[in-house]
Amino acid sequence: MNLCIDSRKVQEGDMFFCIDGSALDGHDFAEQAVDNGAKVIIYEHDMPMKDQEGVIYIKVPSTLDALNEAAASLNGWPSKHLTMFGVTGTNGKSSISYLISKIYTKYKGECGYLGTIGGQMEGKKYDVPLTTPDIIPLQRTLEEMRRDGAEAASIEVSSHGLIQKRVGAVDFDYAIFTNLTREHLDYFKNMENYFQAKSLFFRNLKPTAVAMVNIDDPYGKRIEELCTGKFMSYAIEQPADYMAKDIVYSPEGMSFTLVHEGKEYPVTTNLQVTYNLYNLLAVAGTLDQAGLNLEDVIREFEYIPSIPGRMDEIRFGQDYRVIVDYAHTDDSYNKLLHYVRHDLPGIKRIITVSGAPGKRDAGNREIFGHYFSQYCDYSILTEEDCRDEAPKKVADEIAAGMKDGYPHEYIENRAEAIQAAVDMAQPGDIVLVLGKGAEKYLDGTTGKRYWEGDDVSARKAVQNRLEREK
Ligand SMILES: CC(=O)N[C@H]1[C@@H](OP(=O)(O)OP(=O)(O)OC[C@H]2O[C@@H](n3ccc(=O)[nH]c3=O)[C@H](O)[C@@H]2O)O[C@H](CO)[C@@H](O)[C@@H]1O[C@H](C)C(=O)N[C@@H](C)C(=O)N[C@H](CCC(=O)O)C(=O)O
Ligand SMILES: Nc1ncnc2c1ncn2[C@@H]1O[C@H](COP(=O)(O)OP(=O)(O)OP(=O)(O)O)[C@@H](O)[C@H]1O
Repeated sequence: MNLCIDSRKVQEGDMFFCIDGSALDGHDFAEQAVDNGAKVIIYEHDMPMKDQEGVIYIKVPSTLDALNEAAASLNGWPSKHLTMFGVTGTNGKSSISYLISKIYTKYKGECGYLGTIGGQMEGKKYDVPLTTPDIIPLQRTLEEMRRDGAEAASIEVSSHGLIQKRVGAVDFDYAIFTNLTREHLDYFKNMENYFQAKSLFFRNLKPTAVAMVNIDDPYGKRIEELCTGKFMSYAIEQPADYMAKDIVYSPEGMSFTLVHEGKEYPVTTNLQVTYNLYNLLAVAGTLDQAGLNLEDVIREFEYIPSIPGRMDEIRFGQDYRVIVDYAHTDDSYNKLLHYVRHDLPGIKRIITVSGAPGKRDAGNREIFGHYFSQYCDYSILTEEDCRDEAPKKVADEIAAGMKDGYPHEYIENRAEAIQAAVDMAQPGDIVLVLGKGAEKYLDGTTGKRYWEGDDVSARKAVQNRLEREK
């Protein structure tokens, strides 16, 4: 029997779960589900429809809990057979969960990854349209990975996923917290609601699960108070179970000393920006707890092939730098731009290309603008996922946050904007293309359309210029 939560997709013989959602109530569609062939209706509150013959109606205290139970059982509770890593927080989820899956696979056994970069495991792809998939596809995919040989899975746990109980039947062994800064306020309304959603992850851990928490983030400290698993910490600014000190930045990466249980481990990495140091501490601490050799893990940090769309540097031997990054929150803008201005040696001018998403939390636009004029030398504003807002209006709102006289321009077409930024770069300058990373679409006023990705577009722009200058 198939499980279904959308009456429009019900097929003959399905079990339909009525979910009271954020916009609509699935109970209102039970009748349509029956018309489409549903034979079992699982509901949690009374409905205006009459019972129909041949259909079984079951009332439960929570349809989401029942759905979790059913989807996990139907798939043989895959997470109980896998070592499960989950990463939550505003930024860093993909970077950390992706790295965990790669390093775990090398040293211990196949580890699948599920998240924004797309579900994958050693050459296989799994179709997951959301960062944290809905309950039914999540359980199905974990089981598929298990059948494909996975011993572990590393997944991103979004705040939407937590509040909508998408991971309600996932038996986590390791839970990582990165940070909590402004995002998704269109949905959560305020930071406290947003934190409460994230905290669900740590309130529901089994006692043997390990929580690896960034305690330099004030919300990390709050997690310690409510965590039901074994609380462990990582930090740079204070003592922690896994701590970094003596950080040295170079044009090509960073080095630091990792301190754990009084022992010091020298680390070098090609990853850039201080936030990646936090990400590496989280990966090292978690994999150490998972039984990998810490020295093996650290050795892997020395050269990390770029994580798609994250600090992806375009190198054709040109005398200026071009980096594409998926920064899309004020915190990541602030940390990235601060790093390039103050910590990255040898940079002359900073030129940025970016926009901001439409129909989401619009409050961050002025903040983006403020950071540009605080840290950079020139900004080109362009279309991003503007949805039903005009791209120019979004750009004007970013510009409103800039200091008076800060030089910037608006070029609507994203590829042209990237080309213009590359064309104006002089020796020693850096062009930062921010916001979309490797994503292959732009969500505009006419809906989603194909976009080659900032990474591909920036590569073409550099090649075009080199071609012209031959
Ligand atoms: C805003 C949001 O999070 N929506 C999620 C939510 O849907 P909802 O509660 O809004 O659903 P609803 O429209 O109110 O409908 C309620 C119920 O009625 C049913 N229905 C509705 C109409 C109908 O004709 N028949 C019918 O049966 C629906 O199928 C649903 O079961 O619950 C659904 C089932 O779990 C999710 O698929 C859906 O994710 C949508 C697709 C989505 O785009 N979510 C995004 C915002 C999201 O989750 N993003 C996170 C964030 C990532 C990050 O940090 O960047 C992610 O994990 O991807
Ligand atoms: N620990 C961190 N703190 C702040 N910013 C970070 C951190 N790690 C990465 N970033 C920034 O956030 C961007 C997105 O990183 P990443 O994809 O790992 O985060 P995420 O939490 O998975 O976000 P999403 O689910 O939206 O992809 C990066 O391109 C970088 O600019």
